[in-house]
Amino acid sequence: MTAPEVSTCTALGGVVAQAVTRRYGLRTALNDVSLEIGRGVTGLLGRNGAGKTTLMRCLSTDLDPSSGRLEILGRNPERSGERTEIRRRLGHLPQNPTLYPHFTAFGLLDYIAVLKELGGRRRRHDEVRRVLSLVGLYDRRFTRVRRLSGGMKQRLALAGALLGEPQLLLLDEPTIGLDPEQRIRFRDLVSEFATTRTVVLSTHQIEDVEALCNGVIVLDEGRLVFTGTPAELIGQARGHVWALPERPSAGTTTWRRPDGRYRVLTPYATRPPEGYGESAEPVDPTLEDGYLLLTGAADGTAVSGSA
Ligand SMILES: Nc1ncnc2c1ncn2[C@@H]1O[C@H](COP(=O)(O)OP(=O)(O)OP(=O)(O)O)[C@@H](O)[C@H]1O
Repeated sequence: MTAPEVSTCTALGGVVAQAVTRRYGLRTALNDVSLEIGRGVTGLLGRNGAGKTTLMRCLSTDLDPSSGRLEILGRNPERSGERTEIRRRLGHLPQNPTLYPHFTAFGLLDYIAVLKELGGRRRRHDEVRRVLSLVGLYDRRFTRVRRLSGGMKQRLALAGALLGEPQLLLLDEPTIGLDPEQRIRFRDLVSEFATTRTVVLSTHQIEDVEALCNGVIVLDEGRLVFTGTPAELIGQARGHVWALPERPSAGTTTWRRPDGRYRVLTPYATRPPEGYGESAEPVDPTLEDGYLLLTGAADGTAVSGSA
């Protein structure tokens, strides 16, 4: 992938990264990452330790890159005045949000709203009620945080990120602990939000990416290995997925299907594992297949990505 030009197009709500590297001591968590993220929902995928949270923290201006350049919402986060402007316009749901347990749900959000400088008391309270309703916690507004369930706490943290209608919303594993009903509600909320703004969604839940994202970024060991649409990522696995009558010695068996056939990913070529010929049935790939092939998780060998 060629490095995108830093341009004023990000003023509309996007992000540009140019050769961004971030080290923690000797460990390189992000390695020469160049990408462009525009309006809509972009899914950020990668194995544990791939660098997703590090990238999210750089985009939230919580962490400075060791080298390279970022442009966020048309501003340069290296300049303190512009960094403040970016912070005013972004909502960040971090991986492990801190929620003070003795606050009520309302009180905590009001506290965050004060820190976000969301106007006078009345406007602030209206905004707190709005986001509580959005995440389905309005009825729990006077419940203390410590008495909320894990999924409710996660929704409360999401409400905090939504305060003030940010132009850029960074969500690090937002659906952890949500029940199916709440996950659907989350998808509805984020997809509506993203019609006019930018959302970056870091997740291990590939179904959420399939359901929501118009763009996908895959990181592997700190490097960008894919950027494109979900359909393009699925396309990476076309011809690599087969159903076989028995478990083969080559390829990666994803699972034994209810019909007794083995669903197999073949990273090395778009043909069935040797010896199966006619008995191999081609299977339509999923986003997960594309992701597994790209990151080398299937048979330990990566196919070439489009990054
Ligand atoms: N504060 C830190 N100090 C030292 N090393 C760190 C720190 N934070 C992250 N790392 C290392 O940087 C690499 C990338 O970590 P990061 O948390 O960005 O990955 P991730 O893709 O978000 O992983 P996960 O899916 O497990 O949340 C890992 O090797 C991790 O051990």
